[in-house]
This record gives sequence, C-alpha cells and structure tokens, in this order.
Amino acid sequence: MDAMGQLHAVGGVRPDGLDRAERAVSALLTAVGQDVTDERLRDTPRRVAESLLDLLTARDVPLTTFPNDDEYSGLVLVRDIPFHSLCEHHMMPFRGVAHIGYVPGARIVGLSTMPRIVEHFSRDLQLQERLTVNVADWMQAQVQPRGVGVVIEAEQLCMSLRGVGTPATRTMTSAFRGVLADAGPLRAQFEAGTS
Ligand SMILES: Nc1nc2c(ncn2[C@@H]2O[C@H](COP(=O)(O)OP(=O)(O)OP(=O)(O)O)[C@@H](O)[C@H]2O)c(=O)[nH]1
Ligand SMILES: [Zn+2]
Repeated sequence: MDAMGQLHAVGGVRPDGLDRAERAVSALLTAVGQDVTDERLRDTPRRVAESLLDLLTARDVPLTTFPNDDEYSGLVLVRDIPFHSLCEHHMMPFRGVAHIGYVPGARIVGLSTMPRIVEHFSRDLQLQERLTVNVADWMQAQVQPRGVGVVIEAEQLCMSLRGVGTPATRTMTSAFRGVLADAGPLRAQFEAGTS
C-alpha cells in the first residue's frame, strides 16, 4: 500500500509464471489419473493456469474521498455486494455477499470503493474471517471514519460439494470498529439494515 492508500497487486504473473503453472497443472491432472494428451484436455492446463492467475491477481483500488462538508453523521450502508474468492485450504470457491457500513468522520468515501475493496481482498487464497477483517481494517485505516462494520455471508463450496456435503449452508462473519463496535443506535441501524 502506498502513501495515498492505494492497494497494489498481491498476486501476479512472474515472467515465466504462466508456463510453469501450465506444466504444474498438467502434472497434477496426470497424477490424479487424467490423460492430458487426449485432445479434449489438451488446452486444459493452460486454461486452468490462466484462470488461477486471474483469480489470484488483485487490482489496484483508487481511494476517492470527499470532504464531509455537510457533517453527515449517520450510517452509510452499502449492502449486497456480490463477491467470490478461493478458500486457502482447498482452493475451492466461496461466494456470497458483503455488507459494508461506516459512519463518516472528516471525509466521506466514494461508494464504488466498497465493491472494489471487497474484490481486491477476494483475489487471494482467503479465509472468510480474514477477508472480513481485511476490509474492515482497510476502511478504518484509509478512510478514518468514526466507525466501520463489515458483514459477509457466504457459501463455502468446499463444504457444499465435498467433505461434509452441506449445500446451501451459509456462514456469516463480521468485524466492527470504532462507534459501530459498541451497542447503540448506529449499531442497531446497521443490524436492521443487514438482516
Ligand atoms: N474458519 C474457516 N474454515 C474454513 C474456511 N473455508 C474452509 N474452512 C474449513 O477448513 C477446514 C479444513 O479442515 P481439514 O480437516 O484440515 O481438511 P479436510 O479434511 O479437507 O476437511 P473437510 O472439509 O471437513 O473434509 C474444514 O473444516 C473447512 O470447512 C473459512 O473461510 N474459514
Ligand atoms: Zn476449503
């Protein structure tokens, strides 16, 4: 992160990264019994390598804020931000929605920042809990609001499609900072707006 609060890629392609990833996927598929010389799988290692590098390469997030000249002191809640990420245990997707609320201090933040910051931290091998905390801490550090609340509701496909096998089970995680960390009218408004 630079002095302007802009975030830069956490993943990314090294010069020979794509070729090495493609060879590694080819070896992996062979090891699990697939015939990668068959025409139908011939391009699959390249596609998988490109997909992974795409999913794991974060994009920069410009930080756009404006002076809070009107002294807005209520809750700003951006809800139902769709996202998907990859779990760090199985590299299977988890996906759902994020709700981000904040109470402005001296500055208000451009609303499109919220989906962008969720996407930024989603492009990594993640845990739902860490993703939630990453977003809350970034908002608190960069926007310096009076308070922040982040709730994420997601389905972990590693639980739905394999392992315990519970499709449609959703996990909710939350992180609260500043005035939203304590019980009170603003927190109650956040809870009402996200339920
Ligand atoms: N806390 C947390 N756990 C997660 C997340 N994503 C996946 N998990 C869990 O991580 C655990 C990994 O368990 P392990 O026993 O090491 O791996 P496993 O044998 O593949 O486990 P199962 O998924 O239960 O079959 C499982 O309980 C998953 O449900 C997440 O975002 N947060
Ligand atoms: Zn998993």
